[in-house]
Order: sequence, then structure tokens, then C-alpha cells
Amino acid sequence: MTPSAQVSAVIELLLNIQNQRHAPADATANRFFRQRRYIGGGDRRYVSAQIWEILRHYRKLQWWLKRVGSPINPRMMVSTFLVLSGQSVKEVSKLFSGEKYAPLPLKQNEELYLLSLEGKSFFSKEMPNAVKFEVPDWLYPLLEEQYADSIETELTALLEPAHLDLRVNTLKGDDRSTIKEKLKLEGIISTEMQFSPWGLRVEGRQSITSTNLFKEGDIEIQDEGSQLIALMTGATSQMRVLDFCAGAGGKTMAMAMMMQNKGHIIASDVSEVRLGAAQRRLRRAGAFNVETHQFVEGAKWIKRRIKSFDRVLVDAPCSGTGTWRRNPDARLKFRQIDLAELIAKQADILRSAATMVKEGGRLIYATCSLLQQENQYQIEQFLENHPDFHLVPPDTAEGLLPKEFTQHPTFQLTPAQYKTDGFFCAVLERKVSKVELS
Ligand SMILES: C[S@@+](CC[C@H](N)C(=O)[O-])C[C@H]1O[C@@H](n2cnc3c(N)ncnc32)[C@H](O)[C@@H]1O
Repeated sequence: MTPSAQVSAVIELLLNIQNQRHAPADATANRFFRQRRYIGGGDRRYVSAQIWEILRHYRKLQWWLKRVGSPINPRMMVSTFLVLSGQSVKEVSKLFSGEKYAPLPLKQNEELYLLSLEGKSFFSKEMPNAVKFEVPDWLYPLLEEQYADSIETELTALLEPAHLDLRVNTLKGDDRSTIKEKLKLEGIISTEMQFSPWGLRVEGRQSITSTNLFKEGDIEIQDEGSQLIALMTGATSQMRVLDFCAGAGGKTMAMAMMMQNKGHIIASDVSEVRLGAAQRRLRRAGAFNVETHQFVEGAKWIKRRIKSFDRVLVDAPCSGTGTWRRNPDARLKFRQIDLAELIAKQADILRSAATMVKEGGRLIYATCSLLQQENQYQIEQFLENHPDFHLVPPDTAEGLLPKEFTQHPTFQLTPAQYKTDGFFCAVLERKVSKVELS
């Protein structure tokens, strides 16, 4: 593709993303490229990289356009992005040549708007912080209240691209250092993670899913924070474990590995599609101690399993604010009503999941959220209504979890502090009821 044709594709993809408000941007981008097989790998990577950068600067681009009185549309957003990235208006005009596959030439007024932006950077001192850090206006005060002096550091880290994290699947026999060497033979350089004993962090953008190690199930793509949540469950080979919101099975697979394929895990979810994906991934990982179950409205399944599990993991549906590095479009779509609905849903899920925890058993609550409303407050509320539960530090086998996590019943990871996605985890134990002796 010519540079002009690449710019055209960026504009067109941005328009698609805006028109499909309810679809995640990566799903829209995948569909876009599937329908345009003629776009080769290199061009696809270029167009995607540009789109992701634009999504990371979305509110700032709109702010600048509004300030100079320009209409806000994909064409102006892309040209403004190029100018604020350091290209001159003359260079941008050349890209908008109107020739075959190029965007139509810049109109006189468009050129004037861009000229007034030449030499500027993405940031302006006059920008409100919510715009500067690309968060919805209603959300910034909540984040500010929670993160106080460290708000800028936290939100800056949340704007950076995320690392690519892998979990070594020891069920396949190889340990972390062996896999690290094998990855190197496939041209993939990685470093051992600081906190997860199974984790490797890959440098740069690499295609992991095409490696033999991935196809054979020796490695999984999983953020370090997500690995730490599996560790916090303390699941062992003698246990019956319920992964209440198992989704596509990321944490289920990690727990199956901790349990050395013994004991029993039920991976449940409301989504048939996600459970289908979990089944495929579990097969690839060689995890055989897992059964899947799809929840259906009004079923007696839960009632029949009251107080029957040693561990119940609730990896709750949440705002995903902790993963905004990976999904920069999600921050643009997140509404106050969404948060309110999520909080109610989480409380509801916690309530049913808790009924299935044995006396002396543990309920592990996790989210990939940075918001105390979904995390600490949710747990405070739960404890108020469930005096038979209390917070306890994890009892994970020694040496697996680093000390800083073994001493506390909860953790809040953030990209700024731990270089992981943002995750919250709380470990609660059901008290053993005292038998009255007369
Ligand atoms: C954060 S995701 C789970 C991710 C998964 N544990 C993993 O590690 O890959 C939350 C999941 O909760 C599921 N969910 C939503 N409402 C639910 C409910 N009422 N009961 C059980 N699962 C629910 C969603 O379908 C989604 O798969």
C-alpha cells in the first residue's frame, strides 16, 4: 500500500469503529481486515498501530478540533493525529492527494484548522485532566478521590501499551526456564516475571499463537495479575473448586495446573460461547480435572451444591478499567449507568457464589477493575451482610506467592505500581459453626 492508501484505511477503520459503538474496537478491526484480504501483513500492522494510537489520544484529538472550531470526523481526527505527531500540514496534504486509494484532498478550511495546530503537541495545559488522561468526565472525580496524589502516575501508566505476558503450563512437563529457552529457539525473547512463578514477559510485539509451544499448550497468554489471582485461591489437588465466572477459562487452567490435574474443578459461566472456548483451551492445556457448567435461569444446580466447595472463585464481570491499556476504546464507552449495573450484578453473583462455600472453605473475589466501588466497597458490603465470612490471607503453598502477597487478604494491582493489568483480589473464609455441647 502507498502511504496515502494506508491513511485512507486508517480513516475508514476509524469510521467503522465509531459506527459500531457496541463492538470492541479489536473485533471491528479484525472484521475490517478479514473483509479486505488484499491488505498485507505489514500494512495491517501499520494501520492497526495507528488506530490504537488514535484511540489512546481520542479525547485529546476531539478537544483540539473543538478548540479550533473544526468539525469532528474521522478524516479530521486522523489528519490532526498526524499533525500533532509532528508531521507538517504540507506533508499531510501530500498524503491527502485525492489520487487512487488516497483520501480526498484537504479543503481550504480543513487545511486552515490543521495549520493552527501545527507545532502543537497532544497535551495542552488548558486541557481538563479527564481529557488529558482519556477518561470519561464523570469517572475522573471517583479516580481522583481514590488515588489522590498518585492519580497522574496511575493514569499515565494506564495510557501506555501493555506487555505481552505468558504463563508456562507445567502440566505439559517443562518448567519455566526450559520454555524460556525453547521460545528463544522460535525467536522469542522473554524474561522471567517478578511475581508469578510461571510467568514470562515477552519483549516487543510477537505472534505467540503461531508458535508450536502455544499450539501444543505449553504456554498460555495471561497477564501476570491474572496468574496471581489463581495463586491467591490456594487451590490444591485434594480440593473441590468452583470457578463461578470461568469465562474462557484463563484462571481455570492456572488452577488445574496448581492442582496437578487432580481434585475437581467446575468451570461455570452464563455464556455458552465462552465456556466453549474454555473447553478448547483446557483440552489444549491437557487439563483433565475440569467439568464445565452453563448457568441457566432458575436452575436448581446451585441449591444442590450448597456448602460443597473448598474454594469458590468469583472472577466477576467488571468495568475492566484495569485492562484499559489493552482496550483503549473501552474507556471511551464506559458510562456511569454501566458502573451502577455492574456493582449490583457483582453483589448478586457474590451472594449466590457464597452459598456454595463449605464451612472453613474460601471465597476468592476478583476483578480487573481499578475502582474501589467494585472492589473494596463490594467486599465491605458483602461482609456486612455475611457475618459468617471473614477476610484471611491466602494459604497458597509456600514459595509460590511472593511474601508481599501472602501477608494480606486483599491486593490491588495497578499498571503503575506492579506493571501488570489492574486487578483486585480478596480472600474470604467461611467460619466453621460451633457445635453447642450441652
Ligand atoms: C472477568 S470475566 C471471567 C474471565 C475468566 N475467569 C478468565 O480468567 O478468563 C467474567 C465472566 O463472568 C461471566 N458472567 C456474567 N454474569 C454472570 C453470572 N450471573 N453468573 C456467572 N457468570 C457470569 C461472564 O460471561 C464472563 O465470562
